[in-house]
Amino acid sequence: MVIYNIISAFKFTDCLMLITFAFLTYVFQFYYKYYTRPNKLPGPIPLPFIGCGYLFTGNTRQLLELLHKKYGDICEFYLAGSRRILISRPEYVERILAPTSKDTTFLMKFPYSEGLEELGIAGKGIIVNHDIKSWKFNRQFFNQVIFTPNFNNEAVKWMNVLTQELEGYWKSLVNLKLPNGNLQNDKNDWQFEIDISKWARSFTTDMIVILVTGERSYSMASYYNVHSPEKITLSNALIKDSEKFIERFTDYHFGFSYFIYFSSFLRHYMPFIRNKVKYLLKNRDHLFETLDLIIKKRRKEIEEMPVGVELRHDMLTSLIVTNTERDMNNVKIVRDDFSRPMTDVEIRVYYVCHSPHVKQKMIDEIDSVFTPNTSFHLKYEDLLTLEYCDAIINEVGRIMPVGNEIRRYLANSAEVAGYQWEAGTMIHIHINGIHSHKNHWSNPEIFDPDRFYKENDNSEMNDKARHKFSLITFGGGLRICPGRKLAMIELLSLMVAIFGKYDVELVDMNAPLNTKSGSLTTCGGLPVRIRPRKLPV
Ligand code: HEM
Repeated sequence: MVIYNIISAFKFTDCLMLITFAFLTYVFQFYYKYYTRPNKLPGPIPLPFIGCGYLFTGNTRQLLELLHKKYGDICEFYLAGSRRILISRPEYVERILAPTSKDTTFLMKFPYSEGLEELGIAGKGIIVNHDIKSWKFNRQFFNQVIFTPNFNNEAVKWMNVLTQELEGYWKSLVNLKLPNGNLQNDKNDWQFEIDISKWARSFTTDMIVILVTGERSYSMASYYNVHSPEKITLSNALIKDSEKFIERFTDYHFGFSYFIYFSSFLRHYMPFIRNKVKYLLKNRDHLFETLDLIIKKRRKEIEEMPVGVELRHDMLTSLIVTNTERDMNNVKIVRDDFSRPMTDVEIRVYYVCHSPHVKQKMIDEIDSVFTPNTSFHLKYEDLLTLEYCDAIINEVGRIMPVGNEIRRYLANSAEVAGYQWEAGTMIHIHINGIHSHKNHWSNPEIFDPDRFYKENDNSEMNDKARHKFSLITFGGGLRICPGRKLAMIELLSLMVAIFGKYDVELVDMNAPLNTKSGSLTTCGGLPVRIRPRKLPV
């Protein structure tokens, strides 16, 4: 009754005052905390509720570059309610990225979050797993599978199959465009414009799907169908619509920031965000359904296989065989971490096409290993001899890294960059800042693969001379990317398949590289003109 009397005595102006008072208290508390924080670092002043979100235009690479340029090698910013330390200098990450299995201080990437719980991946898989015990277990299985010679051979085998398939689609599309419709008559005299980034994306998707699940997806075929009036029909009971399947993975991957950056309240009640989150959860269910079906089917196949028959070498088969019934959840590493792998062949094409001498040196090396004018067969040992191509891959990874940052969430208090930080501090290692640091790279803005070329005697930047953490394309420490070897196989194979057989030039040499940058930086499209290489007879 008393409460009712108080409430009914409230006027509109009283409510307004109360809200204003609550708001001012919040703002006062917010800035009190901000101005009394330990280890004050330079950085933009945060605003209540949005932190430094006013600087974020949707491009992570740009935001991190801006902060580094304006506030230096170690600075701070506020996003999603947390203080974040941004580090852009190799010396400062030595402790963080040093591999050590005893100290778990720098092993976590993300804290537990109810958002990831809702997404169904908290404490699961590898990439965002906050539970170190479960991460270790999963990562060990992943390493066991991916670092075997069988897995490499399987990767190269599929690279051969898929590069041939890719060429088949290109030739078929050219054939459709030729006036006489017969490629045979114009064997070496055609040219063709394609968006290399779309083909490369479809290619790597088909490659990863087959290596991880042992099932064929037909992303390249679907993309071919978009351009060809004559459609290819493919019957695959599990992955019926490859384009959709890939779209689901992309949405699952990019959508996961909604579950880290927005609170439960915003996710469920804020217009716009609410609908997106609803879609993302539905999308996840569809995706997991397909993947669970694949897992179930493969288990059945293995159980029914006669003793003595050699098993396939895909990741899923290996995980099923090494796991007992009790550990079946670990097989779902495949399900939870599937969306991460992404190579960036098209970015390499862009840089190589802008550098004629690099292009020629690369082609000369490819020709010295794979006889030109033949339908050569890729072999793992041959790929390993391509040192200049390897240098190009490293240099593109330096100048335009796929990942923008490497995160670490301190499990214990620790000293980093000369400051003592409390447990729970969020560290962001700025990959591009480190890769372009003037103390470590001469003319960092210039694309120069010779930095990494072993035969280049003048290079002060070769593997031995440079700082151990001045190149962190694949991260470092115990959480270093386990897919790096596979990524190299893929990138080298594609460079050989494309530049070994075709003359490739950019349609618009003046256009800047079109990139999108979320948690990863990817190419938004790269039109190129290809024609068969004319080789001296
Ligand atoms: C050019 C290609 C690639 C690049 C640049 C790249 C880069 C990275 C980076 C920077 C990290 C974070 C490392 C850290 O926190 O220290 C990472 C983690 C990871 N990558 Fe890759 N990656 C690539 C390809 C792949 C491929 C092909 C696979 C799978 C076969 C893969 C699987 C993973 C996994 C599972 C993790 C999480 C590791 C963990 O948290 O323990 N990546 N990658």
